[in-house]
Amino acid sequence: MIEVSRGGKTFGSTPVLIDVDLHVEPGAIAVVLGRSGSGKTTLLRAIAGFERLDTGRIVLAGTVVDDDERHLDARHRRVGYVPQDGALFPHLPVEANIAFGLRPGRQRRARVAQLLELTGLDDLGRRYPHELSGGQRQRVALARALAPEPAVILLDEPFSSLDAELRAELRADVAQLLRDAGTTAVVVTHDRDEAMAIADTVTVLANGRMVAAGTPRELYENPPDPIAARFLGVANLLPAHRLNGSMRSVLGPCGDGARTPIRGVHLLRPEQLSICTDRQPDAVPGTVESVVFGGATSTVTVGLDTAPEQTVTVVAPETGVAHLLPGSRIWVRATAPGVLLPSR
Ligand SMILES: Nc1ncnc2c1ncn2[C@@H]1O[C@H](COP(=O)(O)OP(=O)(O)OP(=O)(O)O)[C@@H](O)[C@H]1O
Repeated sequence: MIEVSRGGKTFGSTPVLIDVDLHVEPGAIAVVLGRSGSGKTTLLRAIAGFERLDTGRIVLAGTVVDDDERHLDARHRRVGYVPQDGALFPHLPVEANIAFGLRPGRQRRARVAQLLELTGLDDLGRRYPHELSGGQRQRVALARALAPEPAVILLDEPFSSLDAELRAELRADVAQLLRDAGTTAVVVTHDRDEAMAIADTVTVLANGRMVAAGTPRELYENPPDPIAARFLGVANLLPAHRLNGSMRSVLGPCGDGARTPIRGVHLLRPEQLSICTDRQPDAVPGTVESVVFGGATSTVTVGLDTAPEQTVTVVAPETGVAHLLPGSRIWVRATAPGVLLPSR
């Protein structure tokens, strides 16, 4: 449904998008994840038709909308765009905001009613934007973008202004809404939890370049390199070396040495490590540096004796680590093999 190939864009002398590829299947939710300034909004605006790429091509539903020769106007792309702040019309009530892109008539009223219901705003149609909460305003912005039944919807940091609880609630609702409507969506965010929660596929942008793409699980469990590994979650990255034909780090084996380069990095996620208070086979001694209480689990940072320059992060059930303090002597053990990544 959306195909961006080798997309490039420069503002002044600053390249903002460099050879970016994005492929989104019909009905899928694709998340573009990246830090502030990585080029996410520019990519979204190029797909919407508000920016023209300098190089590369964009195809929407089989039609070339942007390349060296063509640039289809935003109005003719059948794309709904929800900017970061929602951009509601302050002088229009909710109903009129939602109806904005629709032709007048009975069908318009029916469509507005349908969207109010779909977005859980049934009772708020006559309110003005300033009489709504942030979450309600985001729902209206989404309803307005969905109203003309666009083939594609683009959402720029849709939940960034909301508190943590509302954020989690609204993103689940929005993901469900998009799936029910069968709309293809691209959601831009800098929040990896958000990306993991709603994405069918994640594309990671860093400094205008695409550094990884895949399903959230693929990228979390098997990222292409250490940079991508850090983007998708906390990553323990330990130097790995070849020993007796296999690759290993201080925390255990991580790959077949015959088929890999001499140097590599062993990726272990925090939940793939456990803490024991007495010596166990394969466990490595260390000293607790910090314990951060997180409710059901706690996050423990440990300096390993064998690699003093390196700390590892362990997420453990709170009951198992409640007694630990900075300075406690413990052992760390890998409970899963993790993966071997190329070192950079
Ligand atoms: N119209 C413009 N003219 C000049 N520079 C621009 C323009 N639009 C964006 N930029 C620059 O391009 C870079 C990427 O901006 P962009 O808004 O795409 O990033 P982003 O990843 O969406 O960031 P954020 O998460 O902060 O919104 C930034 O350095 C920004 O200053």
